[in-house]
Amino acid sequence: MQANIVFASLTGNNEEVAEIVQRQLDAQGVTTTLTEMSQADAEDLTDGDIAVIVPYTYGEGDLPEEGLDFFEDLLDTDLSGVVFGVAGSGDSWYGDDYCKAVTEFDQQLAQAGATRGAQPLFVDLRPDDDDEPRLAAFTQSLMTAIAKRA
Ligand SMILES: Cc1cc2nc3c(=O)[nH]c(=O)nc-3n(C[C@H](O)[C@H](O)[C@H](O)COP(=O)(O)O)c2cc1C
Repeated sequence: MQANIVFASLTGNNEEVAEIVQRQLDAQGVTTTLTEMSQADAEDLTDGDIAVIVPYTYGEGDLPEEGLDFFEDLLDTDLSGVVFGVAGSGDSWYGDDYCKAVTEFDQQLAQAGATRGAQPLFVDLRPDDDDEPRLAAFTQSLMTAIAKRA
């Protein structure tokens, strides 16, 4: 079982979220690859069973700028064999724009034909002790979806 985790992070919060998910998947015996979004290639996701995207939200509900190419390329990639989940940190102060990049990546991956294995998960700023079990449930949901697919 192989998982690609792609994150975008300016101040470290989403990198932490990505590392928590990586730890949790590793503990389930999944082989994981962690890639910063500006270095990621949408096509690489087709090599794995699971894709986890961890974006920050900027501006007013904007996607990470360094991830725009990656985001657009997803639609040109056949992700029909891939189970995905999107989790990310934003700031709830932004109201309707809270973690909008998470919602947008979730919709983009579904449109690219990937299978949603977990509901999009929002983390408010730096992940804390309460977020660990929420992320564990997210990871577990991905594992359940993979088991169903097999
Ligand atoms: C200029 C600016 C704009 C932001 N806009 C949003 C936003 O629209 N929605 C949101 O949820 N968070 C917004 N944030 C908050 C960041 O997404 C949040 O701090 C996040 O944890 C940063 O992740 P990082 O540490 O991985 O870079 C904004 C932050 C800054 C500095």
